[in-house]
Amino acid sequence: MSKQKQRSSRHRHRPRNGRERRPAATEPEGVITLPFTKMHGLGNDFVVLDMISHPVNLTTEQIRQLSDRNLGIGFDQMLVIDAPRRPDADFSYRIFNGDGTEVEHCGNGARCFARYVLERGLIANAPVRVQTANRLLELHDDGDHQYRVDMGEPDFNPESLPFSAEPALEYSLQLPEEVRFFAASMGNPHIVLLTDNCDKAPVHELGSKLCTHSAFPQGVNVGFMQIIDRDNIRLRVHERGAGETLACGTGACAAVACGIRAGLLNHTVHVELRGGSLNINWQGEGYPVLMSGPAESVFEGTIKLTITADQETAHGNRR
Ligand SMILES: N[C@H](CCC[C@H](N)C(=O)O)C(=O)O
Repeated sequence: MSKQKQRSSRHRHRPRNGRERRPAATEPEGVITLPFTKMHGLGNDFVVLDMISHPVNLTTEQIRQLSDRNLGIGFDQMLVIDAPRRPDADFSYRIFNGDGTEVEHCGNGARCFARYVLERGLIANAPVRVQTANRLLELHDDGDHQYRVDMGEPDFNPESLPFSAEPALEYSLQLPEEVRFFAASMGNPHIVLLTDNCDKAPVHELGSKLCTHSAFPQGVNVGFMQIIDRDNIRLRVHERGAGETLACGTGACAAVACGIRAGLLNHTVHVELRGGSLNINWQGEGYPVLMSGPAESVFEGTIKLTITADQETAHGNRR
C-alpha cells in the first residue's frame, strides 16, 4: 500500500476532506459550548482546540479573552488542530499567542500536539506529520510522554525574521546602549543575546524593548543564553505576544543553532529553561534541528462562547 494510503488508513474517522465533523453543542442563539484541553511543555502552557470536531473561527478578541488568566482559561498560546491542507500531512495546526496574534511555529506546542492526537487515537501511530503556517513538522513518540520533533532548518538570513541588515554572524542595535545578538528564524523570528547569568539578565525590561523594536516589523522572540559549557546552556525567553514564558521550544532551537554557528557549542546541547530542560541537536547547515522533551496534559474543560452571526455561519458551514 502506498505511503499515502498507509497514512490515510492510520486516521480514525478522519477522512482526508475532514467533512465528518461533530458540531459544537449549540445552546441559545449564538452560544456554543466549546471543549478544550489544557496542556503544557515545561510550563509553557496551551489551550488545545480540535477544530475538526468542533469547528468555529474565533476572533482575535475572543482568543485574548480566553488567554486571560483571571477572566478566561489562561494560556501562553492556543493550538488549533485542523484537517491537513496538503497531501503529505496528517493534520494542520494553527498557533495563536495570548495577545491573539497568529504565529508560524511553536516547539513546545508541537510536542503537546503529538501527545494530543496520539492519546486520542486521532492517528494510529507516530510519526505524525503536521503542517504549520510555513513548515511541515515530523513528530516522534519516544515513550514516557517524551516527544522528538524535527523542527526544520534554522534560517539565518535576517530577512527571514524580518530584520533589515546585511547577513552577519552577529548584529547590534543602539538602544541607545549597544545590544549585540544572534538572529535566526525557526519559522518564527528569534534573536539571542549572550549573558553570563540568566538569573540576572534583564529579560523583561530589555526583552520587551527589543521584542517590539521597529527593527523587527513583525516583532521578535528574545532569548537570553548563558553558556555553561559546549554541551550545556541555560536560557530564558521573552516571547513575542506572550512575555517571558517558562520555556520556549523554538527559542531553544534558535539559541543552540546560533551558538553552534558561532563555534560556541557542540552538536547536541542540553538546554535548561525555567520550566525544565530540552535536548537539542543540530548537525549544521542543511540539517534540521531536532528537539526532544516532555508534553503534559493537565485537564479537559468546556467553555461557553457567544459567537456572532458570521461565526455562526462559519460554524454551521464547517459541519
Ligand atoms: N511566541 C512565539 C510562538 C510560541 C513559541 C514558543 N512557545 C515555543 O515553544 O516555540 C512567536 O510569537 O513566535
